Amino acid sequence: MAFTVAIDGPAASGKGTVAKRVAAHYGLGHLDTGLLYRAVGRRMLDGEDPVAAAEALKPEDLDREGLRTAQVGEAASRVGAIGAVRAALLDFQRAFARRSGGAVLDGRDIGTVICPEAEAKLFVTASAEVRAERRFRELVAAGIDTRLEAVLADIRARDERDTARSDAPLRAADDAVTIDTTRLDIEAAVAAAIAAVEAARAGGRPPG
Ligand SMILES: Nc1ncnc2c1ncn2[C@@H]1O[C@H](COP(=O)(O)OP(=O)(O)O)[C@@H](O)[C@H]1O
Ligand SMILES: Nc1ccn([C@@H]2O[C@H](COP(=O)(O)OP(=O)(O)O)[C@@H](O)[C@H]2O)c(=O)n1
Repeated sequence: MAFTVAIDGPAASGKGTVAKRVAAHYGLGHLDTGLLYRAVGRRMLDGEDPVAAAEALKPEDLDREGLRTAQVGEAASRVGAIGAVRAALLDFQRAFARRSGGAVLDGRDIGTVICPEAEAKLFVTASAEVRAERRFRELVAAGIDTRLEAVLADIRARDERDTARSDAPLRAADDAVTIDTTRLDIEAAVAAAIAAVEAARAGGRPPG
């Protein structure tokens, strides 16, 4: 049966890892919506107007190298606060969510704005310190020279901008299940996510 799983949460909480594993478990497609904002942020850093860049965004832009850096993450957070950018990215995300067979999307506003009708909604979070350590290790493993304090400051700045913006702020949907991964390893977080999806499907409305 086709169903949509909406996964939101702050930076480096593990939502992408959980989303990928949930999608693989159910054989669903997965869209990391942060990549859309990162691709637009990248174009803004190249001097393009962010609204025009969002309107012209093509799927292959998501494969561009260098989208995972802190600089591009910061730019993504800035363009994500522009309502016209969010509006331009809406149709692509909704079309993906409606794919036959179902889909898993992760981001900041999936359960609240993009897919308010999703059958299952998760809010994946963790303390800022633990998130910074995870992101720091990830960046170092990717060969990026950085400091833990800088990564923590970046995460705090993005959390603040993402929760304070007026358009589609980061927050858990009222009907989302929160999974705090501060003390969960990846396997435990994925198991909690699948259990929450199973519970949502079992308690969901009958089709039709
Ligand atoms: N529960 C966890 N415990 C330890 N490390 C994790 C956990 N979840 C994710 N990670 C690691 O933390 C980093 C950020 O995870 P990611 O899924 O990309 O976060 P997000 O999509 O929320 O930014 C990755 O290197 C990932 O392997
Ligand atoms: N659905 C989404 C996804 C990302 N974003 C923005 O894009 C930035 C980068 O998102 P991301 O998910 O790639 O970031 P990480 O959580 O991987 O660090 C976020 O800080 C948000 O400002 C958004 O506004 N809405």
